[in-house]
Amino acid sequence: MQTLTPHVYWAQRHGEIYLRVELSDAQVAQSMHSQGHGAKGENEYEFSLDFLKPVKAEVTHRSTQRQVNITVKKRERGWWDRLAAQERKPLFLAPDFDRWLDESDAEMELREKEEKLNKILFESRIPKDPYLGLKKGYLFMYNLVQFLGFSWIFVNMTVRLFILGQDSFYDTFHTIADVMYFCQILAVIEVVNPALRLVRTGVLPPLIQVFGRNFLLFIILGAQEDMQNKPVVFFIFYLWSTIEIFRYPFYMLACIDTEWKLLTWLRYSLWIPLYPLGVIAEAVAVIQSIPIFDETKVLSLPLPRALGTSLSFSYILQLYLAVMFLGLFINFRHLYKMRKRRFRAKKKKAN
Ligand SMILES: CCCCCCCCCCCCC/C=C/C(=O)SCCNC(=O)CCNC(=O)[C@H](O)C(C)(C)COP(=O)(O)OP(=O)(O)OC[C@H]1O[C@@H](n2cnc3c(N)ncnc32)[C@H](O)[C@@H]1OP(=O)(O)O
Repeated sequence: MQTLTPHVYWAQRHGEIYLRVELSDAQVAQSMHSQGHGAKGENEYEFSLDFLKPVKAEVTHRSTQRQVNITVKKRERGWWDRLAAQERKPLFLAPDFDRWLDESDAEMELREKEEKLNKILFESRIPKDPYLGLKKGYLFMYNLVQFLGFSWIFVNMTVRLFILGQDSFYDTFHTIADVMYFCQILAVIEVVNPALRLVRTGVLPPLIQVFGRNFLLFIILGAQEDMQNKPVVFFIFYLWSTIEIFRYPFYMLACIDTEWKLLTWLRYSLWIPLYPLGVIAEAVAVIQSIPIFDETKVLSLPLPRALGTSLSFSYILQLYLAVMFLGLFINFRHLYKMRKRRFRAKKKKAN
């Protein structure tokens, strides 16, 4: 049997060299002298390489049906300009394009590996929360109830709109208010959840949202019957429920560590037109209520005689109008950040 030289393919990382020898069914001798099926059939194959820089003595090799994979560790970490000490590349040697990386890609690969390792180490150090299942179960139930409530509102209003047309605008409050009261009282929980660290978000955005909606629902609409049959109520309730029928199922899926891409996109995109529209509709309701509060004196503050009879609630409403747009700005910025964080995280996963 004659001794031949096999084709050898190589690639490197900062700490090691990979050699792939194209030999099928090879039996490798300790000295890297092997017998197997190469390009010229069953033979003995041998190659020797004078490496550019020193390497460690231990060499690992693994034979598969089609090739022999050899890993050699560099004595010092670093990037080599070439593999062999001699400037002219040996004829049997070629780059292994399946594993080939240039220096910056190899660094990136290394960094990713380190990041993964750090993450695993970090996660293994965090003690597992014994109440995690209970918390997720509670959040799931909360979101389910809200989803059902807002779905009922949305479907009811849509059906009434189809059947009654514009007439349905005028009695929205009387048909929907009870369920809306229920959902919005329950929504106070959304301020409590981040305060108790049950969800990973701040307290201020849900506080602004719950306060803003409940102020409108219970005070402007609830305390003034004349406001209740205005068409603006229809638009406010419809805008609120449109966003919520996507937001709550998104949270429900998050509770069971599931994601539905379309739903995620809707949850983090629909607010862009809906939030400003919602605040505009609410501002219209506040403006419409000002003369009514002036006239009825409901919620007006009694004043000492010297200052006049009472301070109309409409002054508070005028102040509130300005605060509303500040609230819109804070929440719009918050939602923009959340959207960016969500889609950046997804992009990273995809890469
Ligand atoms: C001091 C008081 C000041 C008062 C001032 C008042 C001014 C009022 C003016 C404003 C009036 C606004 C009134 C409202 C109008 C409308 O609603 S118009 C209709 C359109 N509306 C919207 O589009 C807004 C809908 N609401 C929201 O989007 C949110 O409620 C929020 C208020 C913006 C808060 O969002 P946030 O929870 O912070 O972000 P998310 O990305 O959704 O969640 C962050 C992480 O938390 C997890 N999570 C949150 N809630 C839950 C939950 N219930 N269940 C399970 N998990 C939850 C979520 O999954 C995220 O986790 P990660 O994925 O791990 O990040």
